[in-house]
Amino acid sequence: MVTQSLNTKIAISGLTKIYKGRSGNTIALQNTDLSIQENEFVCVVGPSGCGKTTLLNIIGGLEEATSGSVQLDGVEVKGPGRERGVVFQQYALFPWKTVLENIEFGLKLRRISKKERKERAEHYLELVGLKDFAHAYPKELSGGMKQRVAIARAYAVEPEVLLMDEPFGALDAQTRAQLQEELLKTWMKEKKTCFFITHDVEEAVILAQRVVIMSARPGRITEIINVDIPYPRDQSTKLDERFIRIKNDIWSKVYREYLEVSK
Ligand SMILES: Nc1ncnc2c1ncn2[C@@H]1O[C@H](COP(=O)(O)OP(=O)(O)OP(=O)(O)O)[C@@H](O)[C@H]1O
Repeated sequence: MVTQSLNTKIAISGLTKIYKGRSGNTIALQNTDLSIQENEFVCVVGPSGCGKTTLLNIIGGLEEATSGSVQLDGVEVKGPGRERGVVFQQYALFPWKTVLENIEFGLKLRRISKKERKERAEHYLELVGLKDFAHAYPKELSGGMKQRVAIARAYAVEPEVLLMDEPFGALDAQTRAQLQEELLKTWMKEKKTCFFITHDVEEAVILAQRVVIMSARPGRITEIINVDIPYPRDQSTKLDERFIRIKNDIWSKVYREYLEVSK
């Protein structure tokens, strides 16, 4: 059981997910408990197949748990909702719509007026540094720019919680570093609750207040590490002794999980 404090945003309790297949059942998550605070930045790391995406999908209401529960502000999650925005590794932009139209689309679905749609889309485009590309089409943008559009689109619906599944996974190291800093700046301004999955331990430590380490057999949380490094953080933070110590500690624990999986 998780104890729910006053500012708990997401309370995950006894969450189990079993996928039934022809060749047997897969336990993707087993009896997982996790409590995420309002405005907190949590990163999740762990070997492939340990249940990270499954956990994110259940929080997002995109998948149902086999047992256990996820509560958002004390209310059971039963499906997707406008208070949660999701960003995936694949940007999934509409190729026939401009950048601005892509961002406005989700707002239109929410019946937001034309004037407000445009204002919000422009505001969030500016926030991710793409103000000058409002009328460009996705094919005219680099991978990093497309991912910025996807982030602006998620922000534009003004969710309270951002769920991000390896959003920078497909990008080169330099673009990735740049987007990490931009995301942090935006988070510090907007203070959303962020749940961010990554394979990159360094990325987890630069972003998160807490890093959740998961193990694959069966999918469960093995440890949660506090990243006791003050914000603002930028690329130079990666050279701090404390950063390196925390990163190495998490990496050795994650590596142990990788070894378990490959046995
Ligand atoms: N729709 C599905 N049907 C059957 N099994 C599934 C399904 N989705 C996920 N699984 C299985 O559940 C387990 C957890 O998968 P999940 O995608 O959550 O892991 P992950 O940690 O996100 O992996 P990765 O890091 O590779 O993205 C894996 O063994 C996977 O094969």
